[in-house]
Amino acid sequence: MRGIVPSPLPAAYKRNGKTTPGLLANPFISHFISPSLPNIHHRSPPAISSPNVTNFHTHIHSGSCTFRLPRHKPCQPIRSLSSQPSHRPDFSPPGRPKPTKSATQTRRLKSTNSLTSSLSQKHILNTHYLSRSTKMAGPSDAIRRKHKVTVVGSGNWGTTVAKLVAENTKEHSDIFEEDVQMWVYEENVTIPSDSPHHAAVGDKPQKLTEVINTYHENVKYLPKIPLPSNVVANPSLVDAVKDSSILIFNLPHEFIGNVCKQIKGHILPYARGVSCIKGVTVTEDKVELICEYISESLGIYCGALSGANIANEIANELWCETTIAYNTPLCDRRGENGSNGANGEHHRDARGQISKTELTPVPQDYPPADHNELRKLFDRPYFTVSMVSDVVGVSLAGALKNIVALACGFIEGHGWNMTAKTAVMRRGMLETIQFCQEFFPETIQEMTFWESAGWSDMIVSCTSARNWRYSKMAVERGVSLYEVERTELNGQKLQGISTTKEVMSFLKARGVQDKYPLFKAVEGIVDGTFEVKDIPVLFRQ
Ligand SMILES: NC(=O)C1=CN([C@@H]2O[C@H](COP(=O)(O)OP(=O)(O)OC[C@H]3O[C@@H](n4cnc5c(N)ncnc54)[C@H](O)[C@@H]3O)[C@@H](O)[C@H]2O)C=CC1
Ligand SMILES: O=C(CO)COP(=O)(O)O
Repeated sequence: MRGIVPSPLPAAYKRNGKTTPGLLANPFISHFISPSLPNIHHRSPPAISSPNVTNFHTHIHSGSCTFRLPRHKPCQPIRSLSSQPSHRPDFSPPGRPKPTKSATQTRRLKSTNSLTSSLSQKHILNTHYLSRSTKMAGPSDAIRRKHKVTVVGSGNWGTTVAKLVAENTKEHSDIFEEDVQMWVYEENVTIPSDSPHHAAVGDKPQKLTEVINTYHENVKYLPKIPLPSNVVANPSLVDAVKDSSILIFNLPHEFIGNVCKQIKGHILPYARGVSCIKGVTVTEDKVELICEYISESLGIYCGALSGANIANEIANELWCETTIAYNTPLCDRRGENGSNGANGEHHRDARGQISKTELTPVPQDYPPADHNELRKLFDRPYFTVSMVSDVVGVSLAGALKNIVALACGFIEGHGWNMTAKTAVMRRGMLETIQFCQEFFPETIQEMTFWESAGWSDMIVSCTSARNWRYSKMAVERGVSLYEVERTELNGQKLQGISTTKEVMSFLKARGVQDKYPLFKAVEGIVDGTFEVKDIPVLFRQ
């Protein structure tokens, strides 16, 4: 992975007091931020209830690109958020799958001819998987083992996910071992003076793992949130992942390379991964999804979890949605008699190619590792999981929105307001879709941008997440993002800075950076070579 060199910025950060030209003339963006947003339910094929978008145009032009979007149909009224059928073909509903219903779904997907032909083809490809998954049996009598779960990482989001997963392993102790290992990058911490645990040890530095295991609280990265006692903090990475069949990767993306090097050869060959990391890796001139990188470097299958998820809100059990993209490997799909469902076929990777990784199937004496089980592991009353199979869309929407969030922070710090921010969000989403179509055309599914991992995450990240908050602060104070990260974030990381650098170095290597004016502007602002006030000019070009 390429290193990221911190750079000074902020000549460009100064406010200039000018007003913004009206960039927001497009009904597309105003729909997304309008009060009709909660009416968008997108688990069945394109479903938007707002009447003014029923006959939504199918082409959007931006610079040199044309984006195709599906013509939407009005949706059915929602019965229950958690009981909605997914439009995703790889979804196995709770309990034994019902072949008749799935066959209907298959026909419906095949006949969705209002979508673009490439989209239809992808759906048809996936209906193949759907008909396969209809053959799956329920839990086999021969299941004797349970999945052991490890969360690799213990920052703000890592600890929150460990909490919700540990609540579920306790609730589903027939499927999962109750204890959840959480790897902690060990450090000495001082318990804050307003903490009820402070009196016991005073200001004496303590090992973070010991504090977590004694007081069941991550006082540094998730203070004031009680953790279930079955979250076990472990300072040894190798020991934490030992014998775990489900690995949840959740740490700032710049550390994933080193983590994979350390655990390679120390994990179960049939372990399965879920990456909650928002970022990409760039090696030479190749851009890789984090879950792709994990899969290839460890020789396992890894999916991706991403959504409009602010860790502190979820830790406080305030409701939200998330999206998990998991394309259950063929070798893990179980036949009627519990047999391996691969039938000699090879798993395809995130780019639709036959996977270079020779996967070892999850043994039959484990519960399956598929959509059903993953939903049981992650879904909570306050955390609604939507299962999909588009690993590319979920991963890249989660990574690239951090660049857009920086832009929104710059804009607001500069003194512009919501109208300018929504213009930037619209541009950012178009560049995100363009990036996916340009570099991952085989598998990207445009409907993914209607999931929590798509527009919802874009909106929340540009209005209340850390990348937005601290880029705004940097402009207001006239200091660099690195300075703000160092002084204000108490060890937490802003993923947008490194993602901008990585994505731009990849685009430049291919000579296509001018097709991504917003991403380019953000890089220029971070480097101090471009001014916030010039963003509208760049867009006009
Ligand atoms: N915090 C949030 O609200 C959300 C974060 N995410 C994503 O989750 C991922 C993880 O983020 P957070 O848990 O918030 O992390 P964080 O921003 O709290 O990062 C700090 C973590 O990095 C660890 N760390 C520091 N140096 C390290 C090293 N050399 N090697 C390994 N680890 C090291 C620290 O121990 C700590 O656990 C990121 O990709 C982020 O974009 C996704 C959704 C929500
Ligand atoms: O991903 C997030 C919201 O969905 C959190 O983003 P930040 O890292 O900017 O806080």
